[in-house]
Amino acid sequence: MAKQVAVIGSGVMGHGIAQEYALAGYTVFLYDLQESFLIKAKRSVENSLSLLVKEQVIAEQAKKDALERIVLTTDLQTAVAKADVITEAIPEVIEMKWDLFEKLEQFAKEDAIIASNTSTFSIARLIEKAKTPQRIIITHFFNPAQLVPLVEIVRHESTSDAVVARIMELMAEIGKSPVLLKKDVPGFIANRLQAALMREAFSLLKEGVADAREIDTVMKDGIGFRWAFVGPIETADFGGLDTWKRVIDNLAPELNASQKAPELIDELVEKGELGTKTGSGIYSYADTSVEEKWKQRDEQFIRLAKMKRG
Ligand SMILES: NC(=O)c1ccc[n+]([C@@H]2O[C@H](COP(=O)([O-])OP(=O)(O)OC[C@H]3O[C@@H](n4cnc5c(N)ncnc54)[C@H](O)[C@@H]3O)[C@@H](O)[C@H]2O)c1
Repeated sequence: MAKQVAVIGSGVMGHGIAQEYALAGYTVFLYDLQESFLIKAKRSVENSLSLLVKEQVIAEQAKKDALERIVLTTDLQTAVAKADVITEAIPEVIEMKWDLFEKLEQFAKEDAIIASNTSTFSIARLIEKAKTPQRIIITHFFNPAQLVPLVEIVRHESTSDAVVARIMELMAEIGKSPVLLKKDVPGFIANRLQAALMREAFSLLKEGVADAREIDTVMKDGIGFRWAFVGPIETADFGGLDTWKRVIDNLAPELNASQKAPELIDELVEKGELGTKTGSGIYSYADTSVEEKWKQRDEQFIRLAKMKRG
């Protein structure tokens, strides 16, 4: 099994993916366009590992070892030369991804796997210009990649079965929960489910049924409380399919069916109020720093992960 990997792009997702590989014992070459981005990424990894030590998920030594296994470089050839698996987490711009794949096919070992963390492009689109499509696959991590177990795996018919099997094995080995899709559909599974739910949440907000805080409470203390352990399809079985037939038949005509983003999101984006990263969005984050907010969120995720594992 591969012991050297490369992660291309060290932003929101890349640094978390690098952390997961490093913690699992892999040497990770982390590449970005500028040294300053890489330094910031490594600091984020260090902070995240410190949190895992504080929450007694890993030992101090494991943190030290993982940090030592992450090698920073702004030279793409150096980054991928010996890597068995290369994960790209560069911006969601198709021309950028194509351009990168062309270079990876040129610089990487012949049998290296090229994995994309794309959240919206189909595998068919990603490999449109590839010369070696058999080794390209999607491994879609979730933010924060170092804490959320799920990785959606999307293959193309030209992706080799051996590559799929190796990636499934690798994801499990680094402690992830990989789910292989049978079809290449936009948004894969998780973002489709999430978008359907958000559409209704924003519609309820717009209709004045409840405030944002109440809607979020319904999710966190009700549906979400169950969903960490019981999925929506299991929920239907637990509740009784006869009951759920009536519920869905009665409710479906009432649900929002808009084909675009909620107006409130459009308006806030227009005003530059993008959420935690700008200090205000639907809520205001003026009283807490973004870093503190993210840290609180990560602490909660770590505790949930511990509980799920236990
Ligand atoms: N942010 C999320 O919640 C999330 C979740 C799942 C998947 N994704 C996907 O992951 C990918 C990365 O998203 P992100 O949020 O980490 O983006 P980001 O903007 O935080 O990070 C991208 C990084 O790639 C670097 N980069 C830019 N061009 C590059 C190039 N040509 N070669 C190498 N590096 C380059 C940038 O300097 C930056 O550090 C995207 O495909 C995105 O759709 C994002």
